[in-house]
Amino acid sequence: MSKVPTTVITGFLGAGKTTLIRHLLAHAKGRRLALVINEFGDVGVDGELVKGCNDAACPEEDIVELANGCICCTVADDFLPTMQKLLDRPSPPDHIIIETSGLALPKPLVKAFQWPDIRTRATVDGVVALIDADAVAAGRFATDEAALAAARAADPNLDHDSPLEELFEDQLACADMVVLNKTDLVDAATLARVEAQVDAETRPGVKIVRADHGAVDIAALLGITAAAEDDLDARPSHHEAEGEDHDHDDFDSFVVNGAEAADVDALVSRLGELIAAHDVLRVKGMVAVAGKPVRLVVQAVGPRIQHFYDRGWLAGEARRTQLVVIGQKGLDRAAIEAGLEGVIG
Ligand SMILES: Nc1nc2c(ncn2[C@@H]2O[C@H](COP(=O)(O)OP(=O)(O)OP(=O)(O)O)[C@@H](O)[C@H]2O)c(=O)[nH]1
Repeated sequence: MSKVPTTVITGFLGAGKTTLIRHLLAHAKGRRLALVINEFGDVGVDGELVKGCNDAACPEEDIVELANGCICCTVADDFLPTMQKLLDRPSPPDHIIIETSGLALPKPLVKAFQWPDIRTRATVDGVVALIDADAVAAGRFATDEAALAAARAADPNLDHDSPLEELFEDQLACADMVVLNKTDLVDAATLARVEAQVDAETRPGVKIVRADHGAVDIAALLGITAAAEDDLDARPSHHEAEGEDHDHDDFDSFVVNGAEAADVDALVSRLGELIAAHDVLRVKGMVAVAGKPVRLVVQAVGPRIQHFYDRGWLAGEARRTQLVVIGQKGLDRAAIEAGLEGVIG
């Protein structure tokens, strides 16, 4: 019996994983894909966006959402049963795509493919790491040496560098292929610099592909045949070296609930102020706009905010606003909620 190839898509918050998956679905060329989508926040925004594609390559029953935490920490409880269910189907999918949360470490997931019941039926075709070229260029994953020195002075037991940098390095070290995304946001010289930085963190021979909005040839992305579960030792991780399970305790996430936004421009401008003031890493969610029959999707990656109307509110669906906010530990939830109160009702 042939094993079902599985691609693990990793990459920091907002790097473009969902965008790449939407591209894959649109260019599946007859393959039947199943998606496992994992999100850190409590609200399944990515699943909603992918389902919005209505794509024949991936009907809704082939999309499994694992919200509320990182699958790398709940492998036995959530991920393995999900894989078993997909593989037990009378006609299993041609290929399984796993979108990990932006804070997930890919290695524990790949390790799950060594479990006897999975190992005989599925293989990790490849781990693909998405990189936001613009965020790397802005220094988001570089260690702020002054801040690190201050943190170490306050806590001499502090044993790791910036959690963002560690995730960046761990995700790259596990990759079989890197997609250097958001090339539209940086100039050629910056892109070359970022590529060199990324290349320094990857294992020898790992290919780096440049992309704009995740537009990568599906033939290059699927069919790497890496069998990553067989060479885990070649994929070093800070977290194992330090004897820690994960870094999620370094991040905070919460959902801001609201009714309707009266004025979209006011909401976007307030979000921009709050993101800058509190160094928010990621905001995403759906907004009900007063007088509009369609829902507004809001996405922010660092200072960049995008918003668009995706579909009409369905009959029986609550018109409400839900925004997931993610930042580093110590995020001032009360201040952010208070700041949004006036603009999302
Ligand atoms: N300019 C530009 N924006 C992009 C590109 N790729 C994705 N985006 C935008 O970046 C934002 C985040 O993209 P997603 O695909 O949701 O990122 P993600 O990695 O799935 O995010 P998380 O699941 O929260 O970690 C969205 O607003 C996208 O439209 C790109 O190549 N260029």
